[in-house]
Amino acid sequence: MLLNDIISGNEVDSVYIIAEIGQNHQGCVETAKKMILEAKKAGCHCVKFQKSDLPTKFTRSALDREYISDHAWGKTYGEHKEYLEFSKDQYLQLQAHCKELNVDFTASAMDERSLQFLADLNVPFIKIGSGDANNFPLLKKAANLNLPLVISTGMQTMQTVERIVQTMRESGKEDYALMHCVSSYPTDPEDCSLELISVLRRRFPNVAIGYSGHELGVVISQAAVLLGARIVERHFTLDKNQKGSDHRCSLEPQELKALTTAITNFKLSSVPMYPQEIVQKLNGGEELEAALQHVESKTILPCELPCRNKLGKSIVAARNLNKGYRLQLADMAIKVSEPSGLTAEDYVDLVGKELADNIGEDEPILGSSIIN
Ligand SMILES: CC(=O)N[C@H](C=O)[C@@H](O)[C@H](O)[C@H](O)COP(=O)(O)O
Ligand SMILES: C=C(OP(=O)(O)O)C(=O)O
Repeated sequence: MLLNDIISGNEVDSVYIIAEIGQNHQGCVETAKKMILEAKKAGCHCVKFQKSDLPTKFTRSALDREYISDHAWGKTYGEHKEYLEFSKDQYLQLQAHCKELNVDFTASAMDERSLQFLADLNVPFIKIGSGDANNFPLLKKAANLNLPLVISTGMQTMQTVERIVQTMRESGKEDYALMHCVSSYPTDPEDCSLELISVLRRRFPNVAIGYSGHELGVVISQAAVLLGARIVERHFTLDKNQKGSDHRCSLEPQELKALTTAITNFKLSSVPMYPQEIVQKLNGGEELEAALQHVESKTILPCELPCRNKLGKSIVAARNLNKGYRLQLADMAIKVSEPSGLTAEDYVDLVGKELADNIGEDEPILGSSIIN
């Protein structure tokens, strides 16, 4: 099945399933190849990786900070990320492997250079992860490529989602999907806020809606499909007990197989089920009921703050800037910064603002850096 059929609405009763290998390959191409094979055997349509150009995605100080964690692959966060990043040659090997196995191959573009890297590889679609859902310059560049987009919405408010849709509309982009997502690893059932899938479907009836889940188990993702999600993405691992931040909330091969089989056996229609019907159909207990409880609106949840603090993007100086200078777009870059600065979505609003202090290249622009 093609993602395009889902996005264009030609396949309202099918679901496109993405195995997010992400960085669960432990920096090893052979492991990644094995994971691709297992994901294919489990019935997935696509395997996904994460592509970053480290100095473009992170500031120098974010890369140089010590990474003290049981999941660290290096002493600094930069060394850790470098260890997990694949080269172009490795990407080409993985792409060829996917072609042989007839499974789609793509990655999330975590910065502008990675976006171009993936476009040059001619992937079938580009994923924009939650960390970049408010990175409007990246979204605009992505919308101007001739490739479908899948945009996750974790760590964002409804207002930001509205702005994403407006940005796509202004760019004349129609072939894109929005993923409901909560960026907490693992996400507790009561934070899964599945009702937001229905909210997004009603608010944006012409946009395909999917679910990128980080909860434990497979029932909540099945419920997401019964609520109308037509793309499902789950982290995938060969063994949940391995070192690495994402393994615990990932699905092992037999769980992924159980999820794809259950989804394939659903008789789906364009009319989604009610939460109570879903609980009955899936024999769900308290956890499923918690995931389906009423949600007032899409907000940044407290459980998402650790991820937002670690991987949310800030506005930083693209070059050394002097006190008294008035900011132009080219003076600013959007990166993961340590410490963080003004949030990525303030980017355009800062044009013309006067600086209260000197700011060095790669340093964050703060509220206090600006004279109002
Ligand atoms: C928001 C976002 O990018 N989240 C990604 C996708 O879900 C994650 O896979 C992170 O890359 C991962 O959790 C980071 O872990 P560490 O910091 O140990 O490399
Ligand atoms: C961060 C990502 O995904 P999500 O926001 O859907 O978890 C990603 O795909 O890299």
